[in-house]
Order: sequence, then C-alpha cells, then structure tokens
Amino acid sequence: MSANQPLILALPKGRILKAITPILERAGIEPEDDFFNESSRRLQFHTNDADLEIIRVRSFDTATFLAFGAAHLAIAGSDVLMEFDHPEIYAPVDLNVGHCRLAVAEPAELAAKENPQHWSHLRIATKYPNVTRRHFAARGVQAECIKLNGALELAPGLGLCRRIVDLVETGSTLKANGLVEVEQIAAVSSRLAVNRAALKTRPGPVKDLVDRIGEAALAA
Ligand SMILES: Nc1ncnc2c1ncn2[C@@H]1O[C@H](COP(=O)(O)OP(=O)(O)OP(=O)(O)O)[C@@H](O)[C@H]1O
Ligand SMILES: O=P(O)(O)OC[C@H]1O[C@H](OP(=O)(O)OP(=O)(O)O)[C@H](O)[C@@H]1O
Repeated sequence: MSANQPLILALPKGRILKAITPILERAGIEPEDDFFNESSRRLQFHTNDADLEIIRVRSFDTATFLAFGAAHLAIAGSDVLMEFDHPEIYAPVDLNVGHCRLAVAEPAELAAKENPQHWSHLRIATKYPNVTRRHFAARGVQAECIKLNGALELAPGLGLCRRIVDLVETGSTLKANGLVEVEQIAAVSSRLAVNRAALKTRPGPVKDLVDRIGEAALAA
C-alpha cells in the first residue's frame, strides 16, 4: 500500500448509498458526475480530492475489499460487519442511517404455541449464518443455517425451515408473508469502517476522512 496511491473508499450500492450521499456531501467529498449515473458501467470513480477514489460494490463485498486492504475505508451496515467479523476491520463511526434490526421470525401460528426458552436445535434460513450461529451458541442452542441471499421470507411457507433470521425495519415484509418477529439479535445501522493497516501506515489522511465523515453524520 503505497503512500502515493489514492485512498480507496468502498461504498455499497442500494439503499445505503442513497442515505449516505448527503453525509458525503457535507464532508466535502464530491464524486465525479458519472458516479451518480445509474446506467454507467464504471465501478471506480475520482473525487474532488486527487488522493481519494471511490469504488461502488455490493453491500457484503465492501467488507471483503476492506479486510484485504484493497479498500482503505468503507461504509457498510453493521449487519454486514458483524457477519464478516474480520480482525483487520475497525468500524469507529456510527453514521446514524440505515436503521433496522436483525431478528428471528417464524410463522404466526408457530409463535402462538411455542416458547423460545425451549429451543435446543433450530434450522434457520438466513443471509447471516455466522451471526446466527454465534447468537444461538451463546445460549446453548444449535442453529443449523441454510444460506439464502434474499426472499428469505418465502422459506418457512415452502417447508425449507420453520424460522428465518433477517433484517426488519417496518415489519411489513414479515407481515405480508405471514411471519412474526420472535427475538431481536442486534440493532443495525450503517458504519464507517477502516482497514487497520491503512490506519497505521497512513494515519493522517485516514483519520482526516474518519473525522470529516463522522462530523458530517453528526450534523444530520
Ligand atoms: N429494510 C431496511 N431498512 C433499513 N436498512 C436496511 C434495510 N434492509 C437493509 N438495510 C441496510 O442496508 C444494507 C444493504 O441492504 P440492501 O438491501 O441495499 O442490499 P442488498 O440488496 O441486501 O445487498 P447486495 O447488494 O449484497 O445484494 C443492509 O446491509 C442493511 O445494513
Ligand atoms: O421490515 P421491512 O421494512 O419490510 O424491511 C425488511 C426487508 O428489507 C430488506 O429487504 P430488501 O428490501 O433490501 O430486499 P432484499 O430481499 O433484496 O434484500 C430485508 O431483507 C427485508 O426483506
């Protein structure tokens, strides 16, 4: 990682990008015009700062680029960072956007007749197998996870499993699919994270960006 190379900030596509755009603006980070052009096939963009470039990647991949030092900073949901849980990732700033929760849900009829205290082994469809296994192992419950990448709410109705672990914001997706939330695993919001090696080797510019983005988030 050479000090002459621009720093790379990894941003996720999708809903977080919309929420963080005003924060970046307040922090004085201006991506080149093409960044906002949804039909552009480019993935890496200059900014108004010659020492900062932005890459646009899938939500979970922000953590991968960051962990391996291919990006020096990244913005991601705390759900993604918990699932990835990599020692090279340090996430010091809560951006106070992208609020939702990671929760266990199941069909309403099942919730009406069972007691979560009696769980000993569960089969769960989720995009978050590591967080799910850790959460249940902490209280002696074995969670057998089936990895899905979306539309998890279909799984109980089609007999894949009886429970899911997914993000819940308003609860309308669960409700529309006959499911109810039975247990919260974690509160979720978006975070600014840094690669620990980058923080050591280029502390000045990395800390400057962390401070600027952190202050811009507080000013919201
Ligand atoms: N309903 C929601 N309310 C608030 N924040 C959410 C909600 N769903 C997801 N998020 C946050 O936004 C992040 C990205 O979610 P989004 O749905 O945009 O991406 P995705 O489609 O799951 O990602 P990928 O590009 O990997 O398929 C999540 O990791 C979470 O932190
Ligand atoms: O409680 P709610 O307000 O209904 O929000 C929860 C939904 O939002 C997310 O899905 P998203 O819309 O990102 O679609 P996805 O399934 O493609 O991830 C999440 O996976 C839930 O399905």
